[in-house]
Amino acid sequence: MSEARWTVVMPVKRLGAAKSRLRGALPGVPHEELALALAADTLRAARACPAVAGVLVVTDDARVRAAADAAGARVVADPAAGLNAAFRHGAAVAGPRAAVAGLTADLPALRPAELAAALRATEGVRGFVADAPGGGTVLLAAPAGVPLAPQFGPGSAAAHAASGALPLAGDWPSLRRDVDTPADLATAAGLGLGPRTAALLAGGGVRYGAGMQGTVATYDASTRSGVLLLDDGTELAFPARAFDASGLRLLRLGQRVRIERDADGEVVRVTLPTMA
Ligand SMILES: Nc1nc2c(ncn2[C@@H]2O[C@H](COP(=O)(O)OP(=O)(O)OP(=O)(O)O)[C@@H](O)[C@H]2O)c(=O)[nH]1
Ligand SMILES: C=C(OP(=O)(O)O)C(=O)O
Repeated sequence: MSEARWTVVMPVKRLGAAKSRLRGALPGVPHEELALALAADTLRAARACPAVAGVLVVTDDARVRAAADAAGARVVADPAAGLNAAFRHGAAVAGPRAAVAGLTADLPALRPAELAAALRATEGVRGFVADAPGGGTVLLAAPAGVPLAPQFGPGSAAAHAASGALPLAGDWPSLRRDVDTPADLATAAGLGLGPRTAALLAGGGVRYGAGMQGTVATYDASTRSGVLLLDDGTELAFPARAFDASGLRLLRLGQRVRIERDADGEVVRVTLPTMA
């Protein structure tokens, strides 16, 4: 039997409402372009996965529909009753004979080989892959004849485990890297982004993360380096050259700063939010 036997169900929200925590992450890039790029790169990787027979995109967004058509995915309408209803609808359309893998559409670094490995690991049982922080879910897969029974939403990893799904323990960083915040986008960029998202980060001379802000957690004047605390609680070290590029003479603890990073997530410049 061919390995390509999974139907991936991928819900995508209307782009204007999707990925709200990322709004403004890339100055100069319309939010809908970023939301579309994340979904398009996830879709591309799923289509390229040798374990995947087809992708079913559940959406009401015209641009997502067009991108899915172009990528050779099937599109079905969103029942407009939330994420779990969208997954259930996709699974129902796939039919009782399909092995269904529900995948979130915010995995722009996804490597087809990692998705294939996770689907292999779930062989014969209903299983899920938690996101990198551990609380959320990026993939929920059920063999043919077993209901998907999605429980996505806050705390979904625990909910899926409690529902009897097997937590899959593989080392799949690109699969686990869902992008909810600007810091997630920087981490995904470090893993290597799909082409649509990478183009947005590189395009228009916009430096990745130019809109990101945080506060100074530590600063050592003798090395001109320190640690920044991002608004989502993540800590980020900055080297002397990022301080040197700021034009500032010193940084104070607790000072609010704007942070510019390159595509690898390295801090290249720290400035005051009021500076151009
Ligand atoms: N079709 C459909 N997709 C959804 C719905 N809610 C969430 N999604 C998709 O599910 C995936 C994971 O959801 P979240 O990470 O919460 O994304 P989000 O709701 O777009 O982002 P936030 O606004 O930042 O919470 C994303 O790819 C969304 O596009 C829904 O009601 N319908
Ligand atoms: C959608 C989910 O989480 P997040 O919004 O954190 O990606 C989830 O884990 O079900």
